[in-house]
Amino acid sequence: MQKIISAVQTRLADQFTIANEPIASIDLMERASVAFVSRFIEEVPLKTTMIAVYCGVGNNGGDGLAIARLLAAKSYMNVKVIILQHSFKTTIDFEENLRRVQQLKLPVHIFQSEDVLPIETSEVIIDAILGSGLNKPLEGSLKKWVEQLNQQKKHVIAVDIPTGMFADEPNSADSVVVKTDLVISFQRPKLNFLLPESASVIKRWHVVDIGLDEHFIQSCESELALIEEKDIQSILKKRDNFSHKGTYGHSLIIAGQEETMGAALLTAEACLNTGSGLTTAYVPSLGLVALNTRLPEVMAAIGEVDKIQWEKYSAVAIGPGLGTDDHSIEILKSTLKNFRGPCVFDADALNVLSADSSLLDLVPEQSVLTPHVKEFDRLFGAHENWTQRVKTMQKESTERELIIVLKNRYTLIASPTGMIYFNLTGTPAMASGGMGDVLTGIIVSLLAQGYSAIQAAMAGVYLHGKAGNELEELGYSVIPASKLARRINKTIGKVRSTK
Ligand SMILES: NC(=O)C1=CN([C@@H]2O[C@H](COP(=O)(O)OP(=O)(O)OC[C@H]3O[C@@H](n4cnc5c(N)ncnc54)[C@H](O)[C@@H]3O)[C@@H](O)[C@H]2O)[C@H](O)CC1
Ligand SMILES: [K+]
Repeated sequence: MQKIISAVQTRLADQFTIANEPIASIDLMERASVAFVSRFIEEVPLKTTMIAVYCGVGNNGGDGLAIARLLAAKSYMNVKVIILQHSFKTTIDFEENLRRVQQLKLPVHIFQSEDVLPIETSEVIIDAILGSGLNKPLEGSLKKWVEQLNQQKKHVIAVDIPTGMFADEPNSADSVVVKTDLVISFQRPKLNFLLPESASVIKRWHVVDIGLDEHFIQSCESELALIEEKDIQSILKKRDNFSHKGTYGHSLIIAGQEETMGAALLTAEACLNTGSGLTTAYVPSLGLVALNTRLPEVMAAIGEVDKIQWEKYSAVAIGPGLGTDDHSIEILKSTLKNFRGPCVFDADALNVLSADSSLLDLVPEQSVLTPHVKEFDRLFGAHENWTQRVKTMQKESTERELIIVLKNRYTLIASPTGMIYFNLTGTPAMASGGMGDVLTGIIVSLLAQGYSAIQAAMAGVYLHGKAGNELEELGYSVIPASKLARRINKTIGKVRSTK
């Protein structure tokens, strides 16, 4: 688990590293710049590329100057430096790197406030104007310069963070930020990279290790963390030699209607392939043929709700394609009343819960809720931005003792402990119908196998995304959910075997 830290904590980690490694501040800047350049070279391998490094006068600008010098040393032939003198308060390391650049005789152009920038002729712009030191939205000449850069539609690569973007506070929709193709960021992704509002200014981001003290970072107080593969490896158990189907639980999937039987099939297929010992699907009788034909391993439960033998099941998933009619409400109420084991609430189950908050209050502690953003807002009210949603998740999850999985490009998982975990696996190629049903199937399967609710949510989300990454690598530009439901089996095997 990697802690996500704030801009303030990053500065402290910076100071701690300088004092305790020990390393001179200018050498830490050099190390950061070397790390940036090694990733930059992969992005822009052609040494004849015309590159303009736009620098501010703080340490982000200092990085920019060091990067310009390092690129020249790597035989990039057309590197020039533009300094935007937005202030006369320069940092010591900026000054030192300016001196080093001037010794090299790289072209350096300095612009003062009120100066008009000429049209940029370089193909690539490195944005080192402002970094994590941003203390207010851009205004005045800085704002004007950045607007002008944005109009030129160049290939823009930012150092650490796009100029004008706050790392961890909400950025107002009308603030001006450098629009980037890639951000090469130091040590940790910033919180805002992980929230969807960043999409308008960041196409891709990549983190490079600059050797800040990891022990210090991990000891920072933060309720935000990134899930790593090793966390999932430590959760996943081996299947024992003398184990049998009874060892791995019995999942019940309550899903599907006449027109949405596919949702039930996808959930059941994913559940089966994630290793539930037995899987039963409670579906409408008209779905029987489809179920038996497609998934012979899955059993069916049909008929009256009050005939369900709840005690047979180790875990229940309810909601995919279920509808919100009276019958669905009845099944949901019956589940809340009768089932005592772990439960996943998804899709229409969440819609029914949103419509009746007294039902939401009955959801047992340690249940897993898997809303997408619209379902989340229906459940917990409208939100103006994702920062607010993160706060709401934290509050609802701790107060209700629930695990809330807010599905997104970087899915967030709120634990009743107050922690929010971000998952980085997955790909936009997974943005297709039925993907959520598959996730529900994976999570219920893990619950049935005896994993705790938070373990099942974290492992489920991670493995779901990882299966998507693997399929994308195999050439799928869009991934059908059924493909992923079958792939998950292999993904689990691989993650477990690299223990
Ligand atoms: N974190 C690390 O370990 C390392 C970080 N490096 C780089 O340093 C920057 C942060 O540098 P800092 O000097 O603190 O701030 P900036 O360069 O981002 O900003 C400079 C300066 O500008 C002023 N300012 C802030 N906001 C505005 C504004 N809206 N308008 C005008 N002026 C503004 C303010 O005074 C700032 O102090 C980090 O991102 C990394 O790139 C190191 O090089 C390596 C170690
Ligand atoms: K920057």
